[in-house]
Amino acid sequence: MSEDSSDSTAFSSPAEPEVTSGDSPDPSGGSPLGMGGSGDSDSEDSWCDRIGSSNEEKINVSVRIRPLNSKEISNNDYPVWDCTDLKTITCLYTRPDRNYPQSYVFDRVFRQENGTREVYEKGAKEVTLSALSGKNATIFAYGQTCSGKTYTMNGITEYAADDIFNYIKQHDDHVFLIKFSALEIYNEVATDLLNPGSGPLRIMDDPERGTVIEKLVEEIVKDKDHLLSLLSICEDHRQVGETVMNDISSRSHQIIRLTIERSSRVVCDERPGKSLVAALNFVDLAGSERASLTHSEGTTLKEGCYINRSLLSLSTVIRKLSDPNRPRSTHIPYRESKLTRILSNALGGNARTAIICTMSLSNRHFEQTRNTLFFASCAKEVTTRAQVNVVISDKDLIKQLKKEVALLEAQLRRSSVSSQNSVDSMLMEKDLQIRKMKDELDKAFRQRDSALSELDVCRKERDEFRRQSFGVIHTPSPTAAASDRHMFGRQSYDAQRKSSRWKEPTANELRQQPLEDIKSRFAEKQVTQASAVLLEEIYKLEHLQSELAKDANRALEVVQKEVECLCLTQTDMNQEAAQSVAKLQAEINEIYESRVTGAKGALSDEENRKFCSLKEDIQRIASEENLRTGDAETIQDMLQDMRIALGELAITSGQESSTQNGATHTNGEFIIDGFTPPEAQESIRSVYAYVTDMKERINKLQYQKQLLLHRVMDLESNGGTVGDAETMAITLPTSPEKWKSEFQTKQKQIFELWDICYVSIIHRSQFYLLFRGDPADAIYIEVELRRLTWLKDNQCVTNKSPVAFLRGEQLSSPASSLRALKRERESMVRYLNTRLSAAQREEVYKQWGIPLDTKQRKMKLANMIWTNWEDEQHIKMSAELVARLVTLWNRNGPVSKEMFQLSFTPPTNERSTFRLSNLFSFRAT
Ligand SMILES: Nc1ncnc2c1ncn2[C@@H]1O[C@H](COP(=O)(O)OP(=O)(O)OP(=O)(O)O)[C@@H](O)[C@H]1O
Repeated sequence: MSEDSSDSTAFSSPAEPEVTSGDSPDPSGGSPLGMGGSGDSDSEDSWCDRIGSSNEEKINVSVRIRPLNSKEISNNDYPVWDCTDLKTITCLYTRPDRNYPQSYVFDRVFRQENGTREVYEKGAKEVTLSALSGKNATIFAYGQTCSGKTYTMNGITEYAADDIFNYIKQHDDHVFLIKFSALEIYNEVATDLLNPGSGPLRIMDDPERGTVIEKLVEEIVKDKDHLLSLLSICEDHRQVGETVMNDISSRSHQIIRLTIERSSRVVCDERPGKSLVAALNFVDLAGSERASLTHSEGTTLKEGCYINRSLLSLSTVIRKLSDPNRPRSTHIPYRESKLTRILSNALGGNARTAIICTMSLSNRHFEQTRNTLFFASCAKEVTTRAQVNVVISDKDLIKQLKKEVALLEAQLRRSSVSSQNSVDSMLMEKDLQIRKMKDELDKAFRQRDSALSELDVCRKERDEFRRQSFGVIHTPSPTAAASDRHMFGRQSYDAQRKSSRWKEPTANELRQQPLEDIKSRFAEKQVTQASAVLLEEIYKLEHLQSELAKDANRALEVVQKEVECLCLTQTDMNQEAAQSVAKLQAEINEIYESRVTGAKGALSDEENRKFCSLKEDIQRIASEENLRTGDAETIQDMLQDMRIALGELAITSGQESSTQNGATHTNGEFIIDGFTPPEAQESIRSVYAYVTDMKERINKLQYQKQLLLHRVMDLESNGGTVGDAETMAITLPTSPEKWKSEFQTKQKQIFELWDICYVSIIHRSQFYLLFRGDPADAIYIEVELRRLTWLKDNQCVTNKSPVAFLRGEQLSSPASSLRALKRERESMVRYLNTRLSAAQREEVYKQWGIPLDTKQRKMKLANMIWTNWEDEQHIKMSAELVARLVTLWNRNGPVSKEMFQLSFTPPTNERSTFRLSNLFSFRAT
């Protein structure tokens, strides 16, 4: 006998495999050489597939009947059991015990005539050879003494050895390692049968390996003969004794263990270095015995007691395990005996188990046999779960770990290389971006510097120009000085620049600002060459305009001085008006009296109504408040109207009104009629003609300037190409027919835009009445259209011109424009009251379809003006009414075009002290 050099190898009950994985059922259903017939056909793939699989199954229990031996025959024993079929054994007693069944059914019942080979083949082979595919397997024999356990197990072990070595021979693609160990439990002491001198073996529990027998010798089995020799050694060492029932009675429980390791010669990439390992146990139990039958005493009795006690433990374990209703937590008393402790795995754990119960038919052993059958019945219900045990040897484990480490290192290298590459490429990309941004930034800086230097040059030129052109600041006349808004464009522009609202940034300040900010300052942003040229043109025009305005103002000053000397002051005018009122009142009364008492008889209703109306009006005008605070000019207007009406009444009465002696109201110069001394009239007329001419020229210049400014803005908004400027240029009509339709279209557009932009209704009326479609008006129409379009597009709903925007003036909001429009309508209400007689108002109400009994009809009328831009008739009525109310035209018709000022701001409601100043003042836009 050779001993394994390592005594650390333990005889263990492999409760758990050293390394296992998975628990799926074994698809083969059992041993590769099992009765299922699948064993020989297992391939490498199926072998690998079964790794880690498990199969829950009941213990295979069969019963082997021993024939009556010579003693039993001689004793006239008779059979009390009968094997009714291959699986059933029946008690032949007619009075069966109520506590025991009459028949027992097992996996297989072997008759007396069945040989051990058959018992092995049918009852143990499948389980036995499971060990070759990595599943623990246990075959043990249970029965009373002298029932044939040793006889059966010896045969089974040998047959198993045959099959195992045959299998190994057939599977030379695998390497098998078989280790042999054996122990016996005698009187509850475990002894190594290969090394019985080693003393009692210690049974230990290992959390990983299960029950371990310390220092148990394991012998590597070289071949079958070696195995048989080892078995022989164990037999020699086993405790036996002669009993009354058995000449060679086994007095101990013997456990022969073959540990089979299997590994593939073919390296499986997925599972390199893995092996299957299983323990195959052949257990020959000592037989239960009844002292009364065995007549044992002394040592034999003691042995019998130990045997019975350990078998009782085994029975208890089996009985508990077989209880189908037992809770999972039920305690299984494996530790009550060394036998159950060592066999714990085989009795309900990771193993396939086959029990062969041996029995005699003799009536003499009926009770013992019945107990055996009862035990067998319980064992039949016990379930085990065998797993394929996979282990990795230390060598293979190291090899595999090394391989994995190499793999991981390679991955790490690859990932670090790739990440380094990606970092490098990212850095390169970023570098590229930074370089690109730097270039762009440099370019932007260069552009900015170039623009700033251009701007500086422009500024210098402009300042030089300004110094040369406006070195002497125009001192406005007392009248003109009363209203700063009447200053000329350049002066106004300069004044605004000096104001706190708008401060021109210095070049240094501009350098501090972001480019976008600079760009947003339209007035200050870098302009294109074309824009610069156009702006220069504008400056020149402004200069010319300024010169002309100077001339006009000088003329104005002359006439003003003259008028100041000759004309009445406001107080005088009011006094004069009061006198006129009194005079007219007396005249009305006089005419009325003469009409009432005259030859023509009673007044008609119409005449009476007119007289009453005149009286009411004159009384209203004559009221102290009116004369004190009212506008003398308006009063004079009204008085003139009344004189006309009175004249008509006087004519009808045959009288001649004293008011009809002057032709002032028909000479078309209402402005110098009535209150202007005759000696001043001629001078005023000549000055007026001169000023009118000046204004006309200035207005033309203003329009040219407007056009240029629009072109500048178009250039800026369209990228500033000359081509754009040309495209945006205003083309004058080529033919009258073409212009007619063009005019109508553009006029409609202007009407709509006026409405959208809340443009002053006075401006609308002026424009409408002045520009009626003359081809020469094309420039005015175009400018108005562009101005309004610009306002709309820039959402600057304002009456201010784009020029104001260019100068950085605060633009009014739509809300403020709407408020201004509302104020204008309110002023129309006042004008309706003061500038139209009651009769004229009635006439207007009728014209506008407003019933005379309508409350607040003046306000209603004012609110109707210029509200329907699509209705030509409505537009015409609106314009004429506004013109009438604000005296946009004289007695002969609308004011001339030169009187129209394109200020685009509604006229103020303030009345100057002298009307001529209003007439001559004009503002540059
Ligand atoms: N099936 C059988 N056919 C013929 N002889 C048998 C059979 N079974 C057992 N015997 C014989 O019966 C005797 C007792 O057998 P064996 O020793 O195997 O019984 P045992 O159950 O092991 O007894 P013990 O428990 O006392 O060891 C032996 O002489 C044996 O040859």
